[in-house]
Amino acid sequence: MSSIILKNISKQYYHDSYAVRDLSLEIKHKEFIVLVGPSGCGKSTTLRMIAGLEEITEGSMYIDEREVNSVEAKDRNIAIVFQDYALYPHMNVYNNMAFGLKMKKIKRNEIKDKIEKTTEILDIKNLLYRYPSQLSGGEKQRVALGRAMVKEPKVFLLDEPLSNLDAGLKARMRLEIMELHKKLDATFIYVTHDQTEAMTMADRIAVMKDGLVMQFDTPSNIYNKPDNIFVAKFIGSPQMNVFEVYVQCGKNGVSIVKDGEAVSVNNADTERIKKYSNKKILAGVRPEHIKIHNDNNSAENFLSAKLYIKENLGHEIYYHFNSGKDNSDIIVRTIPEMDVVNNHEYRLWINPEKMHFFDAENGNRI
Ligand SMILES: Nc1ncnc2c1ncn2[C@@H]1O[C@H](COP(=O)(O)OP(=O)(O)OP(=O)(O)O)[C@@H](O)[C@H]1O
Repeated sequence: MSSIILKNISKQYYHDSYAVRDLSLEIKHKEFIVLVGPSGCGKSTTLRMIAGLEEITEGSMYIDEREVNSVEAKDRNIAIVFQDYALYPHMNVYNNMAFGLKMKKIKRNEIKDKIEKTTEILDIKNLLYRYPSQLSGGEKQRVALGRAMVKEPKVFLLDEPLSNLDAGLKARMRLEIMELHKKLDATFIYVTHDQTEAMTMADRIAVMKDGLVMQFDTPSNIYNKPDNIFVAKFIGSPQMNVFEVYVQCGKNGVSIVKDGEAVSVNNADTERIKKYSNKKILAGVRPEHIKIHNDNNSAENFLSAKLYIKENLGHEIYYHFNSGKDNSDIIVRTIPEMDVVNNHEYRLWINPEKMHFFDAENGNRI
């Protein structure tokens, strides 16, 4: 078993600032957890505290219900894979993988067996007698994973392990790490600032900002029910469109009004936004939940907007519109389906079931 509990963990490198603040996470045995967030938000610090490489300033950490605050890194049964692989340059692949086991005084034959089994899983048997300088980025990454695997740890910590690889290799290694997680009886905690990695690999994602966890949830809930405006905008590419709107409650139901144009609200959040009647809130809608129309007569749930640029990705197009007095940006993501011309006015249909609402003061989901 390898459950991990972080209870109100904080880390201060300096007295006047927090790298991590009051962080609490309960991670189950064999879960694949991704910590994601912008640069400097405290992801690596959190990982290093779990590994025992960084002292905890406040709070408690438990691995399998045992408090480990003062347990040394080498006694935690955790392996860490770093972004730069950290292979020993003067040792060949075999010795890189054997080094930690030799330190633990494991018998030669046993080391040989473990390395054989691991290199087979990772398909790197042919590389055993090469030195790190003779390996490609992807091969180095596999060796670094192998070096972690031979230790048979209960917990794998991976700190941006794919960030030095090109796009194609990244996609392949992503699948390999997911396969590896399926095969091994270990908990994985993976740090990245790449939301695609977070969304595709995680059982649960912790989105971080300024040392705080903004939401800890499944990829589906993070995308479809973001807890706050930060998570709403951080996850999703292109990012969610967010507008300042007024709430209008009348005989015909609830609407939000942007620059005089009303969009009726018809989803599970309708009741909750009623208490913001005549007040300003933030309304969010993902680019795939807006449709472009040529029809000028349509009134319900439409905003007027002028197209100013399109980005053609082949299988889909991102259309960038200006709308309203403040020329606010609206991005629409769609498959190529109609001829849409720059500098023309269009009507954009907002799917009333797919809108998100946030408090304008604190950014929390309403
Ligand atoms: N050894 C250190 N001494 C002092 N401050 C540190 C140290 N390591 C990290 N920090 C600070 O702590 C904060 C969190 O850093 P951390 O490396 O955990 O962020 P991160 O989310 O992993 O960033 P990145 O994605 O850029 O690697 C940052 O403000 C950073 O400058």
